Amino acid sequence: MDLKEKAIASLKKHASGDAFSRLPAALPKASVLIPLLLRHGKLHALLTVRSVNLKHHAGEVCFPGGKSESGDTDETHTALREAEEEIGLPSHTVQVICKLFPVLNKAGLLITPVVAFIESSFKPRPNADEVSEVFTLPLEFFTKEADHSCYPVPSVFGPTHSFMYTDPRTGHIHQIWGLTAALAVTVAALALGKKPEFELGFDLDDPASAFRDVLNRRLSKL
Ligand SMILES: Nc1ncnc2c1ncn2[C@@H]1O[C@H](COP(=O)(O)O)[C@@H](OP(=O)(O)O)[C@H]1O
Ligand SMILES: CC(=O)SCCNC(=O)CCNC(=O)[C@H](O)C(C)(C)COP(=O)(O)O
Ligand SMILES: [Mg+2]
Repeated sequence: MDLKEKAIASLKKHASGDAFSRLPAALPKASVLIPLLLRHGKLHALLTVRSVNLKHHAGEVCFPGGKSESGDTDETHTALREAEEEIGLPSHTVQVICKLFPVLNKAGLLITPVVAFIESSFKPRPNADEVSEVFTLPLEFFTKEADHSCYPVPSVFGPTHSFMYTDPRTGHIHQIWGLTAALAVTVAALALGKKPEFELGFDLDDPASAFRDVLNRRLSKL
């Protein structure tokens, strides 16, 4: 099997399917698209830098995505619609692999990660109202200790991972932390089938186990 096929097979083992598609409407929902691509024979991931003018998470690095809207048919639709709006990614060129287990953030939003392959030749057209920069980096970066640190305060997603990535193309240094880093380390470990050099803080065979308890507690309060 080649690199891409291996990654797809391994990610699909953790597909959440439609298990969370019929949760109460009272629970606000969002999706993120985790776009993977092949470049120079290696798996890469695409990330965005949020506009400094946004109300939430201004200037932070995150995956394309956003809140669910009433016209969205499911979580994947939300992720693809948002990616098209934010970086001009045409939905019909995207190969969706699977949805992963949804995570609850501090604000109570249920965020579904949707993993997909995009074309290596994709040229982002960032919507300046929401996105100030788009960059890609080797997925392997999220398994290495060199530019990684862990905040002493854990988040609802487990340990708070933080990475400093220097983009060789622009020289810009990007901090990737919190929810975005948690998703990136999870997808990197699963797609590459490789344990990170640092302590992950959760079981790679069952990455969702920690999130499941948090979600069940929240659901029991609705
Ligand atoms: N053209 C625009 N200019 C400024 N803000 C915009 C915008 N389009 C969307 N937004 C805001 O950007 C945030 C992210 O949107 P989305 O969920 O579609 O990704 C939302 O704000 P809030 O985070 O304050 O709700 C949304 O209101
Ligand atoms: C909660 C944290 O971990 S903050 C630390 C670093 N920042 C991040 O990881 C960004 C997390 N936020 C997001 O991905 C988005 O805001 C999201 C929750 C998907 C909602 O999308 P939107 O703001 O509407 O487009
Ligand atoms: Mg958004």
